[in-house]
Amino acid sequence: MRLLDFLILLDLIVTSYFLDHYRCVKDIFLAVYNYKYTTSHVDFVVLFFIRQLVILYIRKTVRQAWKIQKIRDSIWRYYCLLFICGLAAIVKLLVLDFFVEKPESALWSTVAAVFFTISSIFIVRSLTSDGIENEESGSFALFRTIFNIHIKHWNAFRLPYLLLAAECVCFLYEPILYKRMQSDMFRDGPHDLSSCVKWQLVRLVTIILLSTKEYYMGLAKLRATVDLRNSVHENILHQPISFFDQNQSGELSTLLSSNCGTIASYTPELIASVATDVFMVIGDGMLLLTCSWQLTLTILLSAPAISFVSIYFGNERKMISEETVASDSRCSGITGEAFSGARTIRSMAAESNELRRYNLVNEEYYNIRSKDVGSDSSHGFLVNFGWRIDSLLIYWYGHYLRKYNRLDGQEFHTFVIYHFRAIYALTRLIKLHSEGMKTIGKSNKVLDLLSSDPKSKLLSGTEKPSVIGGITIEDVDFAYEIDGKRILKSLNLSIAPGQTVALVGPSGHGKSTLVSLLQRFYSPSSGRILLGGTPIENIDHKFYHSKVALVAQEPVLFSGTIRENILYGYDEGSEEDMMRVARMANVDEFVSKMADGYDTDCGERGVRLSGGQKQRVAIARALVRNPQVLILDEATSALDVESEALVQEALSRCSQDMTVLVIAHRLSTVRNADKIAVIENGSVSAQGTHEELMENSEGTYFKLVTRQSNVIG
Ligand SMILES: Nc1ncnc2c1ncn2[C@@H]1O[C@H](COP(=O)(O)OP(=O)(O)OP(=O)(O)O)[C@@H](O)[C@H]1O
Repeated sequence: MRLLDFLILLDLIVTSYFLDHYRCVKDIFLAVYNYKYTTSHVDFVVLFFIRQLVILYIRKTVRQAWKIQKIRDSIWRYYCLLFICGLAAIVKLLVLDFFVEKPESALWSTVAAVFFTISSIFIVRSLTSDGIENEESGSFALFRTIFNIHIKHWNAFRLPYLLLAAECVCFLYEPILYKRMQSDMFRDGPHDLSSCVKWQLVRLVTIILLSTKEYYMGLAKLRATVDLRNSVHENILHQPISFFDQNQSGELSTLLSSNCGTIASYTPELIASVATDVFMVIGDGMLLLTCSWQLTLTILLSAPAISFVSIYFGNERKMISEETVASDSRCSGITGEAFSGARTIRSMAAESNELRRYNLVNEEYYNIRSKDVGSDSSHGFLVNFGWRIDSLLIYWYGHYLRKYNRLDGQEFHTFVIYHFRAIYALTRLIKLHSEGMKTIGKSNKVLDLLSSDPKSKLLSGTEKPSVIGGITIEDVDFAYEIDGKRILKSLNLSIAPGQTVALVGPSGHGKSTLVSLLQRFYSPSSGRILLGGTPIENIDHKFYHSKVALVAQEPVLFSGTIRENILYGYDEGSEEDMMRVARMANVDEFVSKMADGYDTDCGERGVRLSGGQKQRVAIARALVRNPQVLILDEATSALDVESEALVQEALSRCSQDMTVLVIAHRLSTVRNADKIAVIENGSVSAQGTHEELMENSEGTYFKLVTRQSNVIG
């Protein structure tokens, strides 16, 4: 607040200092008494009082907490009032220039009034912005992050920026040459052609620089986009699995395909635009000032209004842009789901259902985008309208200046030409804010992703224990982030090395969840899981997954050959390794009948293979790393009786030295397990061998076995 008092005092001193006509109070009273708008300086004092009253009023009002919101809601009124004060000072200067012979003091009074008006706007903003800063500093932080991303690609942008700098010099130089050429051409007597040639040569060089810059800038932007995509892709792949529970794959693909490009291109476009436009405005502004400083000032009458309009629309476009990204993602999510589930849709003749679902989100997309289109065209209209008013003022005022011989015809002509160039550059500069806010809206999610560091968490484990095999689960509690419902409750289980343990129990009671925890897809909310005595989160990520392999209920194969799928993620695997496990998992049995053998393409998600074939490839893929723990989550459920027998036989052959954890609904397949654990309501309700558990006729296991025997029988 001390700074604020200082500014008020400074405003008072400066305002009264420039009123050198009215040094004493008596003179001011006289001036008020004899007030005449065209000659009096008293208006500057009035403007001082208006801006200081606004500040004092807001300062007093914001002390009453309940009134702050009221002030914030009508803040634009105060901004407008202050803004009109600034404009009034400029108009006053132009009027005094017309009616008073030497208005030097008016010139300085105007400069002071404009300066203090702008300061007042910032003061009002800071007085009323408690609590709002977070959002604004959030936007600023995002701008900074976008800029930092750009800096990483500095090498690629060096050359285009160099060309840009040269182009800017031309922009500065060109109006000077134009002025020289013009005075040469309009002079009576012989004309010197050299100034005209120089002017055109500079224009030519500008065009060459511009095209070369565009080429190298385009390449650099592409490089930055591709690098950013790689980083975001890497970041997504390392996210915890709960992230994938909460984000649809289509949405994530949109982030990569569209938003990365927007972010990577924003800073270079901003720099290029600011540089060229600022230099153009400076170059043209200097020329305009030499033609007529009075007319140049009239540009300032519209520029602030247009800037206000742009700030308003910028904020609106940021919100719309965020909504657009969300809506776009919903569309991608639905199409992604529909395309990957095309078979299900066809089998249920649910095409119209899918169309309806998509139409709905697409319609929502239309509504959001139409707001954007509306906002864009209103913004464009208001900006152009502002400039047309400005042009009107220039012609009207220029006419008076000409009429009273205060402006040369040739100067007026030059002014009009360069005025167009200047407003073109100013319009682009003014639009930068709204474009920036739009980018921020689009970038939020990508930047959030980049600011997280999932990789270091995933790779935080470093241990590579020599003793593997046994698994101990101690008092494990777990809830999924998405709904926070406790799924596992104080679950305890120990599996000795080389043992085969089966998890059985009613559906939805947490068997697969436990497997997910063993796969480190999620971390327990409390409790520990140990592998050979080492907490699993301390074990090196790659090492852990080479020792603990999973064959899931619905295995996912990737597009590529069968060979590539078996050796997936195991770069050091050889042809022998591949053949060994292919034989173990009975993959060889069907591949040998295929024309392309192991080079047969599996198709996207393995669609070209049967369920049983896919399952056997998945088993081979799990075995290729020689794991010591094998987790089979309903691994043979999709197989026909013959394949199941083949796979079961293969599994029992290769799992002899392994610890095996198997989830099976068909209880007949786990009869011979060393231990059967019954999972009920998220904990182990009973455990033992088949025979031991069957002794308790009231137990869940007994009931499950009896029910299944009845169904089969
Ligand atoms: N990714 C997830 N996000 C939120 N909740 C989940 C998720 N996966 C499973 N659940 C919930 O956790 C509970 C246990 O599911 P889980 O798949 O572990 O049961 P299960 O015993 O393996 O069942 P089934 O034998 O039918 O496969 C269920 O209520 C399920 O709705």
